[in-house]
Amino acid sequence: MVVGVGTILVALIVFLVTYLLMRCRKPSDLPPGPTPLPILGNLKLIWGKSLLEVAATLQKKYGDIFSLSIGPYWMVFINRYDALREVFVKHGNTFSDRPDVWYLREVKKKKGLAAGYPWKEQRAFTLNLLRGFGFGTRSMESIITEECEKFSELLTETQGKEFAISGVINNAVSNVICSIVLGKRFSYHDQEFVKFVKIITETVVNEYTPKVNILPVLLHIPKVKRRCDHCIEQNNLIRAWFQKQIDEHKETLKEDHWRDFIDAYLVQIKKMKRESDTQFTEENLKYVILDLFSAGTETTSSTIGWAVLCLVNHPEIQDKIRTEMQKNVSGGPPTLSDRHNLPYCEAVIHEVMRMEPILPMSISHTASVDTVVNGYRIPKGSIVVPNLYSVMHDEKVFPDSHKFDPGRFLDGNGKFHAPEKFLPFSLGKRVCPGEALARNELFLFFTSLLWNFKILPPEGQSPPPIVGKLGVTYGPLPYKVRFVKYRD
Ligand code: HEM
Repeated sequence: MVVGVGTILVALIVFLVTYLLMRCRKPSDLPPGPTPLPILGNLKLIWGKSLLEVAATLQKKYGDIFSLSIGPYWMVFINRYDALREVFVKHGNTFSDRPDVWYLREVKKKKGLAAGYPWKEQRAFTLNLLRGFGFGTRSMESIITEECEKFSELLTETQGKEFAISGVINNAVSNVICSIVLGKRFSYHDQEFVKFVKIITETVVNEYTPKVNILPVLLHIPKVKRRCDHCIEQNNLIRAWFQKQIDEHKETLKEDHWRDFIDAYLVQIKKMKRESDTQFTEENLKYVILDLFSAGTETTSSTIGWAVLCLVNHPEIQDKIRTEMQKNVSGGPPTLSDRHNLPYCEAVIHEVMRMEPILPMSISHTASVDTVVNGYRIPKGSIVVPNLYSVMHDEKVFPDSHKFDPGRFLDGNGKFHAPEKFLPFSLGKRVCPGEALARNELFLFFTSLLWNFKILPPEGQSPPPIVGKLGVTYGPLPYKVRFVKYRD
């Protein structure tokens, strides 16, 4: 029997229409959410809008777990503390992997810590090693303190003139990771280093990454394709730079005396050489280091950027912090051992992280199998979004949540306390492995800045507005302030 072209066409059209109708008919057991349109799904709801606002509106309407159909994916948003705990702690085994999206597949090649599929062993090794290096201990403190001093010297050179700090904070924070990973820091005037930090930052905040991740079809637009190809090339450049550092380390490596993260990893590669399925390879080392730089630079430096912006808008809070330091710290700028004597400082740092969480939608997870949570099925392969912003702005936990009020982190006796439902570093098996380092950096940079300088708006101007932009991270828009020497 000969089947005519017309019949094939009709069959194709019927198939396509059925597929589109099925696609827009959401299975009834999925978490609730707005009805998807054929082809577009729920794209129109989020395109060009503030995802934070859209998520807040949908959460009010559909509850703490809701779903959207975006491109080829179901996106499931998990809001507020109880739902986050249920998904990422109680069902932690099935919700700890990362989704199969463009950036992790094409740029990160599914290697390293954040993107890697055999992530558990890389993560366990890294955490152990960094703890051993002194995550949160004195030797780590001396690395950060040295960087704070260099940073203060740089700010002193500005002689109280208006200054955009975002680039230099990135360099300072990145230098802390350099000391841990490469065993050395770089001058802020070293052009190769400055270029390297710039590339890392640009790669992290590439505006198209989140869009292409959920809508790979955008790669057919030449401008988007060019930008994404550029992102891949930049990553190749960074890895080539890492290879140079690794080769230098190999020449001087002493197996019983490792100097930094690279040394320790190289020794582990040797140890594991005989295991046929070892993931400890030089290739993976480059991706792990890249993760430490990209996850450990922009996050911490933008949080410091937010802190400076909040403080220039609240001179009365700056005064209160200085009064507290004057009363409780002697000698030089505070050290980590002064922390418990500076509850107000701690409260301000926490309020900055709560008001302006740098990863408000955390990093997406996926469901490794179909899993039922609170009576809803979350399908295997869906993009699961931990909405940390909904936790930090939960009116039941943080009343009047859009008001900057450090007092909410102090008890009746003026002692610092952070509620369990405060989650800037997320929770569960993928909780930020750099939390201890980040907390120490924030405390030391923050107190050193306020110990040495008054932060003022540009001469004759009002303070810059507290506004940010959400890309992969949520950082403040570029702004200028003056750092006027407070003491010599
Ligand atoms: C204020 C600073 C920081 C904040 C708010 C922050 C927050 C986060 C969050 C929310 C995640 C996602 C967790 C999840 O997937 O559930 C994450 C992941 C990660 N962070 Fe941080 N982070 C900060 C600083 C750092 C630093 C300094 C380092 C580095 C050494 C670091 C290394 C990482 C890595 C490697 C991951 C991926 C972990 C994985 O996939 O298993 N972070 N961070």
